[in-house]
Amino acid sequence: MKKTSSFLQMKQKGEKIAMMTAYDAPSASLVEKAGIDMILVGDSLGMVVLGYDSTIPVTLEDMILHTKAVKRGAKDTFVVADLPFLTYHASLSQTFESAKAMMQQAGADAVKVEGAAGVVESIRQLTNAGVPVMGHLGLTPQSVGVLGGYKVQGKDEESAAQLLKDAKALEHAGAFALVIECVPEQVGKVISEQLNIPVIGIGAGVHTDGQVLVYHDAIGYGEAHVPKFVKRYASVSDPIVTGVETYVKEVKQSQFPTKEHSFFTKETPLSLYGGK
Ligand SMILES: Nc1nc(=O)c2c([nH]1)NC[C@@H]1CN(c3ccc(C(=O)N[C@@H](CCC(=O)O)C(=O)O)cc3)CN21
Ligand SMILES: CC(C)C(=O)C(=O)O
Ligand SMILES: [Mg+2]
Repeated sequence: MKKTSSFLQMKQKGEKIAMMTAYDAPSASLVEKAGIDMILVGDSLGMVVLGYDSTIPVTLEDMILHTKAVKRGAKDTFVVADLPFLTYHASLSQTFESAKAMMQQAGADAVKVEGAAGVVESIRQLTNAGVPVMGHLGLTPQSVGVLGGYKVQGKDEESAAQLLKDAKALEHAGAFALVIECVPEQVGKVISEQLNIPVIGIGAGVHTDGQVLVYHDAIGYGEAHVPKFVKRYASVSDPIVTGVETYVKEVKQSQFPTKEHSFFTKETPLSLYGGK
C-alpha cells in the first residue's frame, strides 16, 4: 500500500500525480489496472451514480458503502474518501466519529474535507490522531448554496490571495495534500509552487502537482452535464447503448438465447418439451 509520504516524494521529484474517482469495485479495479496513483471516492457519486443534482444529499452511509466496494476492487491503491456534507462541522467529536467510520468501517486510507476556516482545527486534530487528511479549496461543491453555483473561484487579486492563505493554513494544520478545484491556471500554479505538500488540480490548469477527474466524466459514462475542464478520454456510453439495443432486438426476435447460451439434459421427457 502506498503511503502519504510517497506523494510528497513524487512532488519533490517533479513526478505528476494522476488521481481519479471510483465508486464501486469494477471502476476501482479498472483504474488500478490503468496505473492510477491515487483513487478518490468522491461525494460526486451523489451526482454521477445516485442521480442527485448536487452532492448535498450524500450521507456518511452512502460513502461507507461505496468506499468498501472500492477497497475490494483496488487492494493495492491508496484510497481517499470524501467526508460528505455536514458530517464534519457540528463538533470535533462529530468529525472524529465520521473519520473513524471512514477509516475503520469503510477502510479508507485518508479522508478529504472541503473548506478552510471551518476545518483547519479539525485537520490539526485528525492529523494528530493519525488520520491522513486531504484538503479541498477553490470551488467546494458542498458550499454550492453559498457560492451561488459551480463557478470559477479566485479570479480577482483578493480572492486569489485568500486561496493562497487558506492553502498555507491547511498545510500548516497537517494536510498531506490538497485538491484545488476550478481556479485560473495562474492561481493553480502559484499555490502549487508556494506549498510543500502536493496540490492536485481539477480545472486548475497544468501546473499543479497532479490532476484529478471524475471517472464518469473522463470515460464518457452517463448523460451528466460535463464541466469545461473535463477531457473525455473514452466514450463508453455509446457501446453500452448499442449493446443493449442489440440485446433488446434479439430478445424481441427470439434470436437470444441460442443453444450456445442454453442448458440441456438427457433426462428431459420429450412429453414435457412438447415433443419438438
Ligand atoms: N460529473 C461531475 N463532475 C465533476 O467534476 C463534479 C461533479 N460531477 N459534481 C461535484 C462537483 C461539481 N463540479 C462542477 C460542476 C459544474 C461546473 C461548471 O459547469 N462550471 C462552469 C464554469 C462557470 C464559470 O465560468 O464560472 C463551466 O462551464 O465549466 C464546474 C464544476 C465539479 N464536481
Ligand atoms: C471532484 C473531486 C475533487 C471531488 O471532490 C469529488 O469527486 O467528489
Ligand atoms: Mg467531493
